[in-house]
Amino acid sequence: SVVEDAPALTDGFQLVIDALKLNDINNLYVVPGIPISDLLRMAQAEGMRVVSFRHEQNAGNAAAIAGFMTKKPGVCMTVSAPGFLNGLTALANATTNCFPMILISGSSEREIVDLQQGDYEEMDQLAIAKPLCKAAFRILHAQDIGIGVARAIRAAVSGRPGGVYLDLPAKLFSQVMDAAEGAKSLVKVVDPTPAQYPSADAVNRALDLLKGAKRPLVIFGKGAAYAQADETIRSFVEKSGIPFLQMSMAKGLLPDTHPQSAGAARSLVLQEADVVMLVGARLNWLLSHGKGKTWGKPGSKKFIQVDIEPREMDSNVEIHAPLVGDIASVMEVLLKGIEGGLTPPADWMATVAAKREQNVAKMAPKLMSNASPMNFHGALGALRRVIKERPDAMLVNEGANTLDLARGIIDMYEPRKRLDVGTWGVMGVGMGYAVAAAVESGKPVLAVEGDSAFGFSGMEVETICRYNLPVCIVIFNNNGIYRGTDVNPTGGNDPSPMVFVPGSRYDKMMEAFGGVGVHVTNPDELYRAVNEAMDSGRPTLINAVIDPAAGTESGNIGSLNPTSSVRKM
Ligand SMILES: Cc1ncc(Cn2c(C)c(CCOP(=O)(O)OP(=O)(O)O)sc2=O)c(N)n1
Ligand SMILES: [Mg+2]
Repeated sequence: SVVEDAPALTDGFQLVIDALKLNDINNLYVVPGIPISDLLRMAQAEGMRVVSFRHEQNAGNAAAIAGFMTKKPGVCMTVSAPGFLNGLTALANATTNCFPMILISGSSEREIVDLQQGDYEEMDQLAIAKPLCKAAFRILHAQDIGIGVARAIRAAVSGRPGGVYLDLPAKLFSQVMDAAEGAKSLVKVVDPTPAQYPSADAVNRALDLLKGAKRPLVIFGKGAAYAQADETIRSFVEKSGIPFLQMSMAKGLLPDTHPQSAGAARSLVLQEADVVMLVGARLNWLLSHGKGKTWGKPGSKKFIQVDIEPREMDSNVEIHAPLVGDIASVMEVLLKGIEGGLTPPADWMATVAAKREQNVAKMAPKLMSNASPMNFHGALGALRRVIKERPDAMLVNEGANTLDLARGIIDMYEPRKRLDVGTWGVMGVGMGYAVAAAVESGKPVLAVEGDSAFGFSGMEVETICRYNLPVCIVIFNNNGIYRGTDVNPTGGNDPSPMVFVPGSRYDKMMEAFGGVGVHVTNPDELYRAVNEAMDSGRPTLINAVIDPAAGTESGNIGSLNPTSSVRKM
């Protein structure tokens, strides 16, 4: 009959799904709506995991951290204009943090947008996205979907990873084409992240510096964690005997309790080291730009820097031995280069170890505090024990005091387990990261949240319940931003802009959606409640009451706050 002879057809909807699946992308982090609702239904019908959020920023953050965890681009899908704009913060944050992610947004028709004739959700999204991400593309024809998706994937993961925007006008989805032609138009991306070895000269330059060093130090950034070259990195550290620092999201690359860890002796090693090797760590504000009092006498350091991005070299200070290449390849060559001969002076190792032990001992009693309401140290001492006993759990962390103190107190034991605010120090990543951590790892997730930080993405507790994810949220409820003691200087009715409703019960929010809510006022209760949550795998929110006076303004970075010289606040 006529139907049997007609050539099989495909369409834009199907080609987008086929192109993603062909490239082993199976999870989508989304907020549905015009023009992508049917696309999402079809994707789910084709076996893709479609995780639907309450706000696009959280879907985007989930996609970004999925990229960091898997080295495949995390994919976020949104509707046009407002949905696209809500995804942009996550896209920009992914680019800043070098996480591979693709924001795919439906958009309005070119012919109407370009004449500014007032289309539904009219916006020139591609132009707006371009400055905020690593690459941006728009696809107008169904036969270009294969190459367009391939370009977005390669751009997201190749070289220094980052965020990519892919603009799909609504009419593209319903475009029909011959199915055989459509299949031929699809592209499976070949080798988007080839090994990039450094030159022999660069390796020798670096090895000479390391061999001549009296007080060497290695600093691992989250780029080193992202590389998934864990064994090579561990062998290099242990064969070289060099003390190491791990930036926040690199913690656990080697256990924080490793005998060569200098985490608890950070100030000493930054001051005293004479050769510093940066591996996937940028000399940005988090490392005081490599200069100033943090780094001891000016000019007292020689820097080696390992980075896939050549332009990172000399960004802040002179790099004496740049090593341009992918971290796995560079560390493989350096490991070979130190065979049979690189042991830093024993007195340097002893100095670092002594300082570390001294600081650990000084901190220990604070972590035993049983005060109620709790202070940060007592509460974090309980969570430190949980992670020590459950090293494979994922840890999400945001806030100010809640972030800064947790970073130093909760030791990590495995790579890519600590997911936090990263380079920007952005609030609001918590719930998106927690959802993706659970979806991508299948492991229990402990999200340690300041009460303000939680507020940016808190509606996703419904998402966590809807998918019944093993997420345990601990809210450090100190009734405010940094603490809960600020008052309105006028004595007027409005409270200070820095405080929240006193005695609030966030645990009731989780109960509202069928999750488990717990209210705790001391570290033992907190320890028990978290263990119960992790054993049950049930979505749980623990409202941990923290003394409102316990915090400090802006946690550890108060010095960044401008203050008035004419008016004391
Ligand atoms: C998107 C966004 N908005 C605002 C801020 C400013 N900010 C804000 C609002 C923080 C919240 C601190 O309060 P918290 O309750 O989360 O933590 P602590 O009370 O434990 O300090 S930390 C911080 O830098 C930010 N970093 N990111
Ligand atoms: Mg707070």
